[in-house]
Amino acid sequence: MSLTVRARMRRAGLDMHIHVDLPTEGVTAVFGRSGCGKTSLLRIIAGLDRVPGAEVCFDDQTWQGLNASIPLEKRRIGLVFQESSLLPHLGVRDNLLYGYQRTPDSQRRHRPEAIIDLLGLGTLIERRIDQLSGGQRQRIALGRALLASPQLLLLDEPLSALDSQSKREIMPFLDRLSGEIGVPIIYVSHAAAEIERLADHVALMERGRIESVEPIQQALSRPDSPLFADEGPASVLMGTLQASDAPDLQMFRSGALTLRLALPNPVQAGPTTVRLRIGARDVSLAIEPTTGISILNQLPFTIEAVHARDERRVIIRGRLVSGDLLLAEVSGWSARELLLQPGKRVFALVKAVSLLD
Ligand SMILES: Nc1ncnc2c1ncn2[C@@H]1O[C@H](COP(=O)(O)OP(=O)(O)OP(=O)(O)O)[C@@H](O)[C@H]1O
Repeated sequence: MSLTVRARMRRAGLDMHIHVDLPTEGVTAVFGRSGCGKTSLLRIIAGLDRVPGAEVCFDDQTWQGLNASIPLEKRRIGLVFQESSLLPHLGVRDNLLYGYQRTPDSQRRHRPEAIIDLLGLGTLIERRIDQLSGGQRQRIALGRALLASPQLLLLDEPLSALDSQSKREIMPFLDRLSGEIGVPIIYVSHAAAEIERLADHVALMERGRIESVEPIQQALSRPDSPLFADEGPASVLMGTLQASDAPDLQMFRSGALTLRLALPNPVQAGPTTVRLRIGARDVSLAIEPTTGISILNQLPFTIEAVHARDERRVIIRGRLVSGDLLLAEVSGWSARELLLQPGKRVFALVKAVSLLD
């Protein structure tokens, strides 16, 4: 399954040249600097902008071809923008049901109660639109889009107008969307934190072109990734949480890899996949396992690449026993002194992790 887009167009100061196959499983984030053409790409996919000669194919359906184009409503796309326009004269319930009631029975995939539950909207259902916070509005907008039973959801910076508290509140709901609803999502954002948390694949966009489409872990394995511009290089591991013998520790497992976590707030253990973020600055390297040290995790680590970040700092990419990639940031001096080079087996000392929840 994929979403193929081919389009060429000139806009003020931008030469858009798109030729891409985007995955249609899970969340595909489109990441790039302001003005690189992300919204323009979504509008082409949705059919809101008609570009002569463009092609848009979703699985076996041609949405736009050389001779034909089908309109937005027939594409069955759910759209949620930065500030979604709910209908102000309707209450929350009627806004939610707006698309549902216009969807033929045979195409309805979700029950309103299930979506209300999924997005935690139960207590808001009797409210007027002007009685909602920004985060609540975005949840209603997501619910309304889902209840129209889309085959593809396009989210254009849905969190960017929200404060950080509202972002934190809405994130778990977004996380559940693709997993529980099974609808593929194209997620435009220039916030690396959202992408680390939500994306399965990342499409990097630059100056009107898609430069790469990769699984999230691969996108994070390049030390010079544009995703790292704000927070510095980091790795994301995916695994499950388990209880440990020590009451104040939890175990994170990914294949043959186990990490001990001292989380500020314990999270329920279980089979649900969680994401663990490890900043490269929080990883040191040692030639041998070290005793008498407070660090909880010393992980066997095979160096794959060494990348000079600047004159003094070096990013080392290595592979863990689980096959996961991990980045470590060390001084250039240490890299020389310890002869850190591809193929060498060392130990990654992980000083801090955060659970992306
Ligand atoms: N309707 C339009 N007519 C002409 N030019 C436009 C139009 N919409 C956008 N542009 C221009 O096209 C370029 C790409 O805009 P677009 O909104 O797609 O970028 P973006 O990556 O989504 O940016 P941002 O992250 O700031 O939302 C910009 O230079 C913009 O000024």
